[in-house]
Formats: sequence, C-alpha cells, structure tokens
Amino acid sequence: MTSKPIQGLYAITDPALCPNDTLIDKVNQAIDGGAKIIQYRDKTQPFAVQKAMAHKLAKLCKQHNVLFIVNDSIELAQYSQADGIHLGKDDTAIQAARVALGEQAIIGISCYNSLERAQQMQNLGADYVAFGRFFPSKTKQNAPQAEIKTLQLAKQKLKIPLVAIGGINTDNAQQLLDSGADSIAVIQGIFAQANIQKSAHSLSNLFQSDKSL
Ligand SMILES: Cc1ncc(COP(=O)(O)OP(=O)(O)O)c(N)n1
Ligand SMILES: Cc1ncsc1CCOP(=O)(O)O
Ligand SMILES: [Mg+2]
Repeated sequence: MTSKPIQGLYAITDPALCPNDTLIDKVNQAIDGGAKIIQYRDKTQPFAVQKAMAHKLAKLCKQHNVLFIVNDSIELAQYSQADGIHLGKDDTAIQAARVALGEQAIIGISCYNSLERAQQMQNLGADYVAFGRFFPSKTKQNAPQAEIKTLQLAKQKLKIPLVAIGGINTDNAQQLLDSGADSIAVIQGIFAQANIQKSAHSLSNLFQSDKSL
C-alpha cells in the first residue's frame, strides 16, 4: 500500500474531453487546481496510444507528487509504473490484480451501491472502494445509482477510504463529503468546464474547508 493518502480531488480523464494533444496540458491544469489523484480512463484508443499517454501522465504525476491510477488494465498499469489500478465488477478480480501488481499497488474497487461488496473487497485487501454514480452522469449514463445513505453506512462500517463518483460538481459535492467521502472522482465537472484549473480549485477547496471545521 502507498504512503500517500487516498484523499481529496480525484480527476479522471476522458478521451473525448482530453484528446491526446491536450491531455497533458489539461491534466496539468487539474493538478494546478488541486487534484491529488489522476486516473487515466480510455476505452477507445489503440493500446499502443494508451501506453504512450499513460507513460506521459505517470511522469507528470510523479513530478507533482500526485497519485497516478490506471483504469481497468493491469498491463497498462505495469507498463506505466502507475501507483495503482481501478477495477469494477467486469474487470480483473482483486486477488489476481494483487498478485500481478504487488503489495505496494493501490487497488481501488467499484462497489456501486453495495455495502456488502465493499465489505467483501475491504476483506480482500482493497485500498479504497468507490460508490456511485450519485448524480446523473453524462459520461456514464447507465451507471448504477447509489444512495447517500450507503455512503453514510460505509463510513460507519469500513476502515478504508471511500471515493464517491458520478455527476459530481461544485453544487452537489459538499453533501458527499458531509456523508463520509474521503475523495470525489470527477470527469465532466473538471474536464468539460471552460476553466479546468478553476473548476478543480473550487472542488479541491471543499476539502480545505472540510478540514478546518
Ligand atoms: C474512482 C472510480 N470509481 C468508479 C469507476 C468505475 O469503474 P467501473 O465500474 O469498472 O467502470 P468503468 O470506469 O471501467 O467504465 C472508476 N473508473 N473510477
Ligand atoms: C466511470 C463512472 N462510474 C460511475 S459514474 C462514472 C462517470 C463519472 O463521470 P462524471 O464525473 O462526468 O459523471
Ligand atoms: Mg472498469
């Protein structure tokens, strides 16, 4: 497990919003705005292109002391020497990912609206669990709906960090933090905005004010 915390703003890339020639610059803006975790998520481009982009992102994240997570692909995580991987129910099982990536790797697991799955994944060594989507998401319209109550119960019952995802923006993020989210994972709310740095800053600021309470 990493010594860096799974906490704060978690920005996820999208190939339509961050085409290759803009990806590094846009992620740089998100980091300047306060993103603490970056996930490379691309289900569309050839693997060779994904490898090249993941390699560049890993370097950028290392320079800024930001965690770099790869979505879905163990091979891509290994190639880019990412800090970790994010896996859902249709992806590689956590046990196989742990064997492939080692004890140091961060393994995050999607749990949708299932506290039971989250407890199971914690027992199997997940480093964080993600719940969502909490709000309508343009990025993943058919993602299963999660309830705020699940997040609140997860906070009471689980020890590992909780990530909230789905349709999160500056207007709705606070209730997720108040309900126990350690991190919020965001695509449109950062990368579809006119000013990426400012949007990331507004979202990451919510963690600052949260701490000072
Ligand atoms: C932080 C975070 N949470 C959830 C997801 C969704 O993962 P998954 O259910 O595997 O769906 P895809 O992203 O692969 O479409 C995520 N990627 N990141
Ligand atoms: C990958 C994923 N899983 C559940 S919702 C979602 C997409 C999140 O993107 P956005 O922040 O644009 O709703
Ligand atoms: Mg997946």
